Amino acid sequence: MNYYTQQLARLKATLSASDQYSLAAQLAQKALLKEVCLSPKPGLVDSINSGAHRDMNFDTFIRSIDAITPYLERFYCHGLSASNIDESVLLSGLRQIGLACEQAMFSATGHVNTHKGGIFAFGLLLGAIGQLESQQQTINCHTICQKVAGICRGMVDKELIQKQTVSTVGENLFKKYQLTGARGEAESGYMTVNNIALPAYLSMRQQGYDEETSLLQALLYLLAYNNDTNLVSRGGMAGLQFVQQAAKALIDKGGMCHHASRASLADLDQQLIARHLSPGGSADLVAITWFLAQYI
Ligand SMILES: CC(C)(COP(=O)(O)OP(=O)(O)OC[C@H]1O[C@@H](n2cnc3c(N)ncnc32)[C@H](O[C@H]2O[C@H](COP(=O)(O)OP(=O)(O)OP(=O)(O)O)[C@@H](O)[C@H]2O)[C@@H]1O)[C@@H](O)C(=O)NCCC(=O)NCCS
Ligand SMILES: Nc1ncnc2[nH]cnc12
Repeated sequence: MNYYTQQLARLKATLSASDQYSLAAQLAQKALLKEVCLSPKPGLVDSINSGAHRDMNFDTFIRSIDAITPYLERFYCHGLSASNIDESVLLSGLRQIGLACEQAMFSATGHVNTHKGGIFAFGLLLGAIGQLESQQQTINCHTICQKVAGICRGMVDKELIQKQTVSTVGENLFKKYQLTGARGEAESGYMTVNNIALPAYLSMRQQGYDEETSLLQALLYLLAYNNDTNLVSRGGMAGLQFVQQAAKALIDKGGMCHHASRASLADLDQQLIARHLSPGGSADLVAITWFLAQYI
């Protein structure tokens, strides 16, 4: 067992024993783990380096996932208890759990934002699965995303378009560039994942590529097409355009099917680090891609 595998096994052993959790919560924890372990990810924390981050590393993410895991089960159970609750009311209950989860994350990471967007996304996905189960509905990728869209219906209008004050990165970027970020993606029912990342991942799997290469292909497509507010908050629209154009150029050369693909990703990693660019939103969507692939 090489050092990296030993390191991962040691860190995984510190994670909360997840055997008492629902399958959905265990899959969500696994999705977060698979995302941070996926390497090489341009600009992002992975098993090789910390990308464009000076305030967090691989261990920070493992500690964050360990802190978040109990709340994944709470999101699911909240949905399970909400069979007769309107979807809009479900959101406020999930948000209360989400805010507590954010605090647990910040306590575990020394107040570094590792998974704020990931907590938002998996809070919605797990709450959706719980409510579908309580209503004895079919549970698959389509019904989960449809339920999330229902829970978030009107969120962009209420929390971005109608909002007069600006208190977060996302709200500021909406005012400046009309980017809807994590809220828009959720209210769309994870359209970028369903229309771009998941097809890219599944196509690679169907061609016989391994899971890691297929997830890197999904990441490449997300870098090319996702309007990641993290990139804009760090490098403006020029930063987002730089990453999207670079990713599209790699896709045009065959993406992860090209024999030099990993070397090209490592080179792009160095370019993003030099520019202090980190596509954190796309990292979250990779985790969501793997998670939803379990429900195809
Ligand atoms: C609803 C919120 C997500 C609102 O947060 P905000 O108003 O800030 O909205 P966004 O900017 O739109 O998104 C926040 C995070 O979502 C991720 N994200 C960004 N773009 C997208 C996208 N197009 N699709 C999906 N997800 C997206 C991203 O999160 C990841 O990156 C963060 C780490 O990167 P980093 O650069 O380090 O971030 P910072 O520390 O902020 O920058 P530096 O200081 O280091 O330079 C990490 O969060 C990843 O998850 C965006 O950051 C939500 O926050 C909210 O309102 N919460 C309240 C309670 C709640 O709803 N909880 C959940 C229960 S349902
Ligand atoms: N691996 C990662 N590196 C940096 N930001 C992230 N946000 C979510 N996953 C991330």
